Amino acid sequence: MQNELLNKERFMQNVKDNLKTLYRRNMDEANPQQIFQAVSYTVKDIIIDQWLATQKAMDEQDPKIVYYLSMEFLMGRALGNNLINIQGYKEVEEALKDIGFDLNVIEDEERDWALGNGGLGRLAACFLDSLATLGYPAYGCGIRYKYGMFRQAIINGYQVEWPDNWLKNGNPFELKRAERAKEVKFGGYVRWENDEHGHSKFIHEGYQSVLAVPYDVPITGYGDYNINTLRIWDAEPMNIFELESFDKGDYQKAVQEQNLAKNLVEVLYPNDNHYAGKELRLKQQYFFVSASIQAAIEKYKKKHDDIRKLYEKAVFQLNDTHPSVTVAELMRILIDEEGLPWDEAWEVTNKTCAYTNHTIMAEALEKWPIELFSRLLPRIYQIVEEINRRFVLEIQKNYPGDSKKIEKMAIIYDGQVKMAHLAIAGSFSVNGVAHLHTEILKKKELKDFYEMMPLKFNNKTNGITQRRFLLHGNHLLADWISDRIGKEWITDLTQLSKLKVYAEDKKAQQEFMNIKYKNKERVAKYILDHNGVSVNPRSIFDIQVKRLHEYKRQLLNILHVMHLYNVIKEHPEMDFYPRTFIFGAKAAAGYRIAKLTIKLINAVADVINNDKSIQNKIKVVFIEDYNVSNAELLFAAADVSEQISTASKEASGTGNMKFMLNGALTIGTLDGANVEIVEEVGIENAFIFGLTADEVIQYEQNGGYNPMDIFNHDQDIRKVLMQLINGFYTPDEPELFRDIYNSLLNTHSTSRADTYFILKDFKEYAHAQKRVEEHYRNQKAWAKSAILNTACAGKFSSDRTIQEYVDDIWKLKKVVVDLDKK
Ligand SMILES: Cc1ncc(COP(=O)(O)O)c(C=O)c1O
Repeated sequence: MQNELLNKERFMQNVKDNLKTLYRRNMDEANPQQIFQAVSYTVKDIIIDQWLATQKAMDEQDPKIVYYLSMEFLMGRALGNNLINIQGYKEVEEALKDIGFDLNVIEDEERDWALGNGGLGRLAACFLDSLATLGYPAYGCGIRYKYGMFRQAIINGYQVEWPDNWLKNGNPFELKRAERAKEVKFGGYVRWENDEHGHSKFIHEGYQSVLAVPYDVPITGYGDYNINTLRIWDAEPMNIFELESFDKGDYQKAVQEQNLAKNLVEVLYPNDNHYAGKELRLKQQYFFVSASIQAAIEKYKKKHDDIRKLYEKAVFQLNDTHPSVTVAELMRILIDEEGLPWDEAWEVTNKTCAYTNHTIMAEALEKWPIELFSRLLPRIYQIVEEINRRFVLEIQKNYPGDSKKIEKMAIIYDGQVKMAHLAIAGSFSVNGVAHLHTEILKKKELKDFYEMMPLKFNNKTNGITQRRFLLHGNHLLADWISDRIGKEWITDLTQLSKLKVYAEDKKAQQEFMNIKYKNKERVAKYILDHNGVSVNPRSIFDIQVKRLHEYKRQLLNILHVMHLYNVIKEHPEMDFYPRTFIFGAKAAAGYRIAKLTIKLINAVADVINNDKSIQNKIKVVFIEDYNVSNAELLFAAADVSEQISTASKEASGTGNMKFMLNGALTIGTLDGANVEIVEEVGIENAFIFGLTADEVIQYEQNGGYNPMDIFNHDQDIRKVLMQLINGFYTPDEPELFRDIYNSLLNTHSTSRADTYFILKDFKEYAHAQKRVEEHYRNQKAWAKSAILNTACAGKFSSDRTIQEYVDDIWKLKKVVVDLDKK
């Protein structure tokens, strides 16, 4: 134990004291939730000292700070992760065991902090972990949604959304910082008047205000750790006390402001890779951006007079376009409040903002109608107009007479404000999130911007934290690795390459497969408890867990399962290695075809799991409410990782890396970071199939392909497709899956058929799955590949990603914390 407060007796004494103060209970009277709270407060007490020390060191060393601005932080649970990072997990586990409590059960009392949709939000969480571990000064800036990502229930095979009241029992780790509250203004109008020097001054009037109130959460790094801060903003009304005393007009305004504050942070929009264009969403964006930028500038000004040098002490990283209004908000503060002339303000802004692009999916691009944008943010809109005017002049200078360029690149065009264009124009760095993705940005999606300003563009392949997704999620494998190569991998994942020598070692292979087996047993129990389905841990665990999206092609997976079922029914004598197909996915609440796909998976599961004649050769399981916590269990238990997106569509993926780290073999397309995974582990240790990104792009440019050719010529596919519309899986509702059938063959619609090339890739996918089976039958060959997957995952640590951001974009220095100075 590193920290004296982690001394077993002392720790438990503090837990007991906390139980008394919080609940007036003794240990033997407390329930697991109360123990969870008391343990968490005890851990927070330990962390607080280091947190103070880190803040103090930051104050003294006055380093440059990265502000990671993100609408989403998909943190998962805090207690277990904090214990891991302060290196007290095993000690606390033992201490609790001594008094009859299981730490796993206590951990289960914590609700996930699901302030995000999927990959993008989880990336932000991994980055915070790495920043703290590496000792770089950082703030995560986001929103304290009252309701996070919805809880998914499966009722009669359908997804039902339940509110995620994650704060119901309170959050033991957060600190309200009322003294740091900031005013954020919406609506109204702008006029200007001349000041005493004859300069025009903008006056914003008739607006509604809310008070942004920050809650700070400690982010523990691993080991001799720094503690950084995640600052999430809550909204409160400005004038809460004075309702009665207002005259009629003001009363109305006060009520409106109360409602605004209440609605603003009520709920996270549950769309992944899809822009819904809701006014409240733009309000949320401006709300947390304005509060965060105000706070950053306030911090800077405490120590520095010259606002023109802000970029020496602050960098704002925009996690996708969601916070790109930062560019205009910073300009507003620099011009209207700090009095800088436009050119100087623009230079500061351009040296302080950096933008990460996360997708090329057209439906994810944020574009706001001018009417909405200017009504909600009148002064910000004026500034965006001027940024646009000057940017268009620059385009004209570079491409005289080429109006097409303006059409494609302007920030305001066709009645819309294009947020990606604003982010690119206002940032000094634009990065993609995997090599292939960045290349597609440069060659296709953002080609014009790249050609005009090539130096801005760079790649930062995503990463994941090994602390949560191996050390915490897979204790058995973590211990096995540490026994062989020491513990350095925990903070230097490239050390895993030392495991390569064990790939052909019989004993190591057996141990590795035994660990996998135990993790599969753990998931089998989870499935029995949650789904009431019994699965065989000796079967191949083939897992696809991620958001449900057509481009991610869960449909390809389930159509293939339907095909396998047909084959087994037709050839009962056939030798087939038992397989458990596990799915987990939330669909956006309004995404009809995605929700129907969930129903299809469950309908297929119902039929197959209850067909005794196939002797359990296939089981299909849909994990309800896929989230970070059950993800940790699933990654540890996977034999096969399904990464089968239509090539070119998945920017990076991070689930793919988590599976690899835990020794699963990838079946996948050459998309996103899969390309780099295969580069690291070798194509012989993965199962790659399907169209390449170039081929997909070619087809798209030529108007697609004709899936009817495949339907007409391929009997297996035809049979599966007919089962979608002949009631094979839902005899009471034979037409239920007609829309899925139509999306593939498009017999009634004018849009392109099989947009995601599912039928085009089907045969190759089926063939790759055969190769999976053959490989698995040779347990030694499989074990070798599995060990190599873990051994070659070193590149995919978010520690590496963060170091690259630091070296190439942020230029930060580490903060050295002296713990005696707290
Ligand atoms: C809960 C959750 N959702 C979504 C994702 C992203 O998955 P993918 O990269 O496969 O889209 C992850 C990644 O770990 C996750 O834990």
